[in-house]
Amino acid sequence: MTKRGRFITLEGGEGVGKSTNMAFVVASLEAQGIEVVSTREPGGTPRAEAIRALLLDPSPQEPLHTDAELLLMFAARAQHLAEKIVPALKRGVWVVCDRFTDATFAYQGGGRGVAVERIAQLEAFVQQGLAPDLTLLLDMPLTAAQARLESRLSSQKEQRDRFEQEQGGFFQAVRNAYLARASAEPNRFALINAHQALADVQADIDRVVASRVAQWR
Ligand SMILES: Nc1ncnc2c1ncn2[C@@H]1O[C@H](COP(=O)(O)OP(=O)(O)O)[C@@H](O)[C@H]1O
Ligand SMILES: Cc1cn([C@H]2C[C@H](O)[C@@H](COP(=O)(O)OP(=O)(O)O)O2)c(=O)[nH]c1=O
Repeated sequence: MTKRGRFITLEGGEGVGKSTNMAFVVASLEAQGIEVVSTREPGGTPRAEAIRALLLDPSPQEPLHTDAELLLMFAARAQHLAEKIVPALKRGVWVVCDRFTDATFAYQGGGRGVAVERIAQLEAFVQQGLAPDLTLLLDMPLTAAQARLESRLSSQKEQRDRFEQEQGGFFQAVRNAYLARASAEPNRFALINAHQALADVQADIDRVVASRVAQWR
């Protein structure tokens, strides 16, 4: 694939501020005259969003097998890549995505205990070498992120999804797996301290994105 646009992903645990800062990243790129597609995983296209609904459904009637969860994540990703991400990048449009395959390594790998090699095989099969150019990892202590999530859930009267119903040990393993990936690939990842006032988080994000944009242009 001849890729002309840039691919930026936002990652981190629940409640660290990914959705809030996605909007900020997209607005700041657009202000520089860059055409951007903003999207999310699992989901991003109608069929991939249907797979998302299966993945997040907390219905207690039938547990979702770990292998089925892993394959559904990659099924949604294959659809999303084919229908939205790859066509945009080929046109020269930049893609900003709320979570991508690092989330699979963190949640299915760290959280569920799936072997890294198995995830890496599916990554190679589905992505054919495509990877983000920059990944902003928003990181903060679990207790503080949980408090933010609680207030969002209660103010918007949302029900907890299947992942949000997991216990503390799961989220600690997710966080550790993300941090391990960031230290293994320091050029792609930017580690952002999300446990600051929003203005300070955004100043840090702005610095990272501005320096990458200058490097790429
Ligand atoms: N830096 C911050 N300081 C305080 N609250 C924040 C900050 N960033 C986000 N929030 C709030 O925390 C909650 C979770 O943020 P959200 O962007 O939905 O996180 P995520 O998408 O990572 O789950 C929201 O209510 C949001 O307004
Ligand atoms: C993309 C992806 C998401 N997930 C999980 C993480 C989230 O709990 C859930 C839905 O993602 P998301 O809506 O981004 O979560 P939130 O905004 O609550 O932080 O899907 C995986 O387990 N593996 C993956 O590959």
